[in-house]
Amino acid sequence: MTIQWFPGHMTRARRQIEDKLKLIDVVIELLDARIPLSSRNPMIDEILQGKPRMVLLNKHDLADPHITAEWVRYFADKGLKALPIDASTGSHVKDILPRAKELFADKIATQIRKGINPRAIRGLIVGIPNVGKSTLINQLAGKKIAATGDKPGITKGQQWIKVGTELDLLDTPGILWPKFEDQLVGYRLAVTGAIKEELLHVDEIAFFAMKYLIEHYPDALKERFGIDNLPTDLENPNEVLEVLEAVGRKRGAVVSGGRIDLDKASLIILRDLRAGKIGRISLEKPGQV
Ligand SMILES: Nc1nc2c(ncn2[C@@H]2O[C@H](COP(=O)(O)OP(=O)(O)OP(=O)(O)O)[C@@H](O)[C@H]2O)c(=O)[nH]1
Repeated sequence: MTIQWFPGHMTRARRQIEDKLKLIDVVIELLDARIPLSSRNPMIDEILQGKPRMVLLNKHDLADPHITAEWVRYFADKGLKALPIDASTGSHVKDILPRAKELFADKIATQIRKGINPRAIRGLIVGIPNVGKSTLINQLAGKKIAATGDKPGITKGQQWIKVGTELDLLDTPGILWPKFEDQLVGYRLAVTGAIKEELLHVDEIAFFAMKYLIEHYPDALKERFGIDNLPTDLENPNEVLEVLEAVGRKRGAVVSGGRIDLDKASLIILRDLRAGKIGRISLEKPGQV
């Protein structure tokens, strides 16, 4: 469920994450591969206070693979290794454990040298609503899901999920809030479905998406909706609107008198986009933001 964030929510969410941080070794930061920056909490560095972390670019199956590769390089330049994953099918999810072990390689080696059996690494998944946290937890837990129960000294009620013998995950993720203030970020979040449609009107979101598709993915757009010609003057809103209407016409979003039901046409385009039916689409590139 998407929540509308108010300062009170943010403070509570932050406090909850800070409480959980005390229990864990590594933060697994989940971002949406289609909008890695817009789906990132703007205060994340401050909140994590230097805790080791890894970045996962989820919904990789829906994102443009070339652009995701650019994002991986972008994060690498910032000293963060980002792994593209698809939590819904489990693709590349197996790379998470080796990455966690890599982060603790020195510590583990020291423990082994001292004859201590290294304990499982404790991880916490964090991310904004709808980014795929629960899906990833379920995927990691797999069939062999086993909560290890409350451990001494650990906050009551927190359950651990065993991912093999080497990783324990907190069963409830840390919920972060996205940054709404920037209008462009708001639109990108709305297009991916991370924020409620009521916050922005559906035809505004679809208009934004359509303009972006015409500019960046014209061939995929033409093919999906059987459109022959796309406008060249994107600064003219009427031209963009005409494409939206053409989609509505093709898909039967017509009301009496042959008028196009714009809301219906908007929902069609957004549903197709979110389901990956137009193709693998990324909505932001490192150079653009
Ligand atoms: N295509 C695709 N869909 C995904 C992927 N991961 C999650 N989803 C879908 O994204 C939606 C949200 O996933 P959740 O796991 O509920 O997200 P969440 O972050 O736990 O959401 P909140 O409970 O709102 O915080 C669901 O419809 C999932 O099926 C993925 O890798 N690819």
